[in-house]
Amino acid sequence: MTSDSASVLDLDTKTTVGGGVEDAYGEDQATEEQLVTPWTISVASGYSLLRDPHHNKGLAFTEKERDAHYLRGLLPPVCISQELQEKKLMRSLRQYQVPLQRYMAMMDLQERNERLFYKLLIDNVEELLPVVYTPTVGEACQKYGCIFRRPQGLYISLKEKGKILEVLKNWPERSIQVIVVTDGERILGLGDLGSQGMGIPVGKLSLYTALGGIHPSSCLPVTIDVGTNNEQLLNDEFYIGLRQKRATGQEYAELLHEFMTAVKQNYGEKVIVQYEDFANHNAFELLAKYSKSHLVFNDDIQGTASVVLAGLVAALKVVGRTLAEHTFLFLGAGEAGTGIAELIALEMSRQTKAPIEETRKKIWLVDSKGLIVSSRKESLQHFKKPWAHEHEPVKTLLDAVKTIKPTVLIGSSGVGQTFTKEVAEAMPSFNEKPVILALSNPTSQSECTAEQAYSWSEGRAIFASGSPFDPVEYNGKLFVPGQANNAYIFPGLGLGLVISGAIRVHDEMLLAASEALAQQVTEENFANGLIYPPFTIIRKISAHIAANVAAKAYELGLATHLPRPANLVKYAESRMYSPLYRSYR
Ligand SMILES: NC(=O)C1=CN([C@@H]2O[C@H](COP(=O)(O)OP(=O)(O)OC[C@H]3O[C@@H](n4cnc5c(N)ncnc54)[C@H](OP(=O)(O)O)[C@@H]3O)[C@@H](O)[C@H]2O)C=CC1
Ligand SMILES: CC(=O)C(=O)O
Ligand SMILES: [Mg+2]
Repeated sequence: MTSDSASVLDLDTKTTVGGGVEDAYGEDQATEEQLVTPWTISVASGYSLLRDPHHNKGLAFTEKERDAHYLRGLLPPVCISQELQEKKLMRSLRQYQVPLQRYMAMMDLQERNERLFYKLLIDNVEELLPVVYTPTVGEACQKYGCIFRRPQGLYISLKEKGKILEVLKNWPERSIQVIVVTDGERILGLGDLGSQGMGIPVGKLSLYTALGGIHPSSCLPVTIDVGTNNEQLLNDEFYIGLRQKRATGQEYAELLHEFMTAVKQNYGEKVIVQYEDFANHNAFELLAKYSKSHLVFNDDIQGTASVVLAGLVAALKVVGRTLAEHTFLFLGAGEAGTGIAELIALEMSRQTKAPIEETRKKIWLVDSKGLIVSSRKESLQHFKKPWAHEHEPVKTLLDAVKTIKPTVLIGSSGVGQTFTKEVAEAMPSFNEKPVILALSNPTSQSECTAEQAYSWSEGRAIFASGSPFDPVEYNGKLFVPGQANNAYIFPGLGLGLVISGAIRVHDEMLLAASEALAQQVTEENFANGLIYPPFTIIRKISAHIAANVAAKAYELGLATHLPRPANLVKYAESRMYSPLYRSYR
C-alpha cells in the first residue's frame, strides 16, 4: 500500500509498513521518495491553540478556558496573570548580556505569544526599542542567515516574477492595512544586505503596532529580492537570499511594478506601502512613480524629514530665532539629507511666504565629493540639483563648516565618526547653542557619540541622534540626548492614514505630523536638553500625530472614511490595538 493510492479522505485505519496504524493523511508511512500533503487543522484549540501566536496565552489561560479549549494536561497547573508573565520575561531578557540574544528572545516571544510580545514592548518601550529596532536590528540583519528560524514576512524574489499575486495570497492574513517593503540595498548605514534586510520591515511593523496601535495581523513585512552586490553574503553558505548580482534597469522595474500592481489588486487602494531602506538610485524614482497611483510613503525621505523638522521647530524654543533665520549644513545628500532639506525649505516658505527656490538657499549639503555647489550641477544626481548654490568648491566638511557657519549641523551620511573633534569644536565657536544631529544608524555609523558632542562643544550643543545614547555627565551636569528617529512619525502617520481612509500621502500631511510631534515637547523636556518627547508616551504622541494627519486628509479631500469623527484624537486612541489578553468563550 503506497500513499499514492491512499486518499486523504479515506479515514479507514490501515496497518503500515512499520506495523503501526496509518495516519489519515498518509504522512507517517510515506517513504523519502513519496510526496505528502502538508495538511493542517484550521480551528485553534488544544495543542494547536498553544502553538498559535495570535491566540496563545501560555500559563495565563484560565481554568475555564483550559476546560473549554481542550488544554487540560497540556499546561502545568498554575494560572498566572499577564503582568506576572511580563515580569518574568523582562527578568529573563535582562539576564542576556549580548544584545542579539535579547533580539532573538524577543523574536521567539513574538512567534510564541504575540500579545505578550506587544505588552512587553509597549510597557518597556525605552528599554526594548534598541532591541527590536536600531541598533540591534542592524546586527540581526547582518547575521539574519544564521539566526533565521521562521519566516516573519513575505520574500518576493525574481523567482516569483509573473506569480506575485499568487504569492500575496499565500500570506495567511487577508485584511492588510500596512506593508513595509525593502529591497535590502541600503539597510540602515550598513549597506546592501540583500534578503537579510527582512529584519527591517519586521522591526518597523512591530513599531507600527506597539507605537501606533495598528493591529499586528494587518501588517505585512515584504522583502523584494533581486540579488545582492554584497560579495561577503554571496560567498556566505548561510545566506538566505538569491545568490546573484542585483538585477537593475527594466528587470528591476518590472518586478517592482508587478508587486505594486498585485498589492493594489489584492488589498485595494487604501493599503499603505512604506518603502524602507531602498538605495537612493531607486527610492526617489519609486516614490515619484507610485505616489500618483498608490498610498505610498518613503520613510527614509519623508518620515525622517518630518521627525527632524519637528525637532528643529522644538529646538527654536531653546536656541531662538525663526526657522528662516537659521543656516543648515548637512553631511550626506541622499534620501535622508535631501528629504529633510526639502521639508525644512517648504516649511520656511510657508512661514515667510518666500518662494521655495529662495528658502532652499539657507540650506547647504556636503556629499562624498564635498560641498554641493553650482559648478558641480551637471554631474549631480537629480535630487541634489536644487541644492547646488553659487559658491566656490569646498572639499571637506570642516572647511564647509568654517565657510558656511551653520547654526544647525545634520549628519545623514551613513558613515560613523565623521563629525570630528575639529568639526564639533568649530560649531560653538560661532554659535551660542549649536544644534548637532547625528542621524546615521546604527550606533556604529553615528556621525559622533553623545559624549563627544557634549564634551567637544563644552556642553553647549543641542544634540540628538538616530540611534539612542545614554545620558552623559559633563562638568557635573547631566545631558539627556534625544533620539531623532523616524519611529516617532511613521506609526502615527500610518494610523492617521488608516483612520481617515486616506488614499494618498501629501506633503501637507508630513508637516501636520511634524507639527503634532513638536507640540508634544514640554518645558521639562527642554530643561533636560531634549528636543523630542520621551518614547514612554509614544502612544499618546501617535494619537495626536494621527489626528493631525487625518484632519489634513479630510481638509485636502483625500479622506474616504465619512463622516469625519468630531474628536479625532479620541477616535485615534479608540482604534489602537491593545495587547491585553482577550477572554475566550
Ligand atoms: N535617524 C533616522 O530616522 C534616519 C536615519 N537614516 C540614516 O541616514 C544614513 C543615510 O541614509 P540615506 O540618506 O538613505 O543614504 P543615501 O545613501 O541616500 O545617502 C548617503 C549620503 O551620504 C553621502 N556620503 C557617504 N559617505 C560620505 C562621506 N564619507 N562624506 C560625506 N558624505 C558622504 C553620500 O554621498 P554621495 O552621494 O556622494 O555618494 C550620500 O549623499 C543611514 O545611516 C541611515 O541609517 C536614514 C533614515 C532615517
Ligand atoms: C531609521 C531608518 O529608517 C534608517 O536608519 O534607515
Ligand atoms: Mg530606514
